[in-house]
Amino acid sequence: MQNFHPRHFAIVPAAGSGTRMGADKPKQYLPLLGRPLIHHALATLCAAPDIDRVYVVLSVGDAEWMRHDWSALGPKLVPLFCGGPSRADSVLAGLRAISGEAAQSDWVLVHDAARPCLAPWHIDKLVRELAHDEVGGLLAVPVADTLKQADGHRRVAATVPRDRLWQAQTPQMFRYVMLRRALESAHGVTDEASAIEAAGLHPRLIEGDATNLKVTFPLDLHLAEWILQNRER
Ligand SMILES: Nc1ccn([C@@H]2O[C@H](COP(=O)(O)OP(=O)(O)OP(=O)(O)O)[C@@H](O)[C@H]2O)c(=O)n1
Ligand SMILES: C[C@](O)(CO)[C@H](O)COP(=O)(O)O
Repeated sequence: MQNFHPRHFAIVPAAGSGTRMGADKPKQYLPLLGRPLIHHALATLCAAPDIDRVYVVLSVGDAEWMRHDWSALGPKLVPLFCGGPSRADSVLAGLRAISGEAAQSDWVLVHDAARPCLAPWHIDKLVRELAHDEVGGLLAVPVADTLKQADGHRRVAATVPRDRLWQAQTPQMFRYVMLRRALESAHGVTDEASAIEAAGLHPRLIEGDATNLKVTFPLDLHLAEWILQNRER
């Protein structure tokens, strides 16, 4: 029976170690405008009227989460201490953990904890534009720079034509059963869309914007701070 009112569940992978950040703690807990970095995306997702639950996937041994008070984010937020060795493992563990809650045709939006500048309009656009899509899709931005492919000596081997090249972001939004089956079958994928592609399907690209950056390196933290401080509300 078709589900005419599917629910929307957010899964936030937050079990990484932040190696490239080189900080003394996992980057999702680094301070950003007076709160842990992870707070910002969680607050946006919990405040989104379309989102029914926000599951944050933490590492099994995460001892930092309990040091913070998340009550202001409301009852939607559910921590899951089931992160895995890779981002895909963490997402799949989160999907498995919510199997009793999610119907097969419910939507799952996977969003990196490391993308703190997620805006309400990013979520609204993704949910609205994919509402009747057979596959699902992801926020992404068209590549703006000319891309060079390096040889083994860090010299230019080729210029990569950038027409039709996009940079993937998150949230990535797929139906629960499709995403779980795709991740259970895929190996070594970097994002949810790659698993869906490996299943022979073609996710839809929903144009986002550069403010939804992933905090990966130290400079990104300063960029994120500027974006959040200067964003039109
Ligand atoms: N085993 C993992 C690895 C990553 N992530 C999450 O996936 C998101 C994007 O990954 P990335 O930016 O690569 O974070 P890290 O893996 O922590 O960074 P690094 O690769 O520099 O170690 C982050 O929110 C991270 O916490 C996760 O839940 N489980
Ligand atoms: C999912 C993602 O954010 C899309 O760009 C990206 O693939 C995450 O990669 P990472 O190496 O786990 O940061």
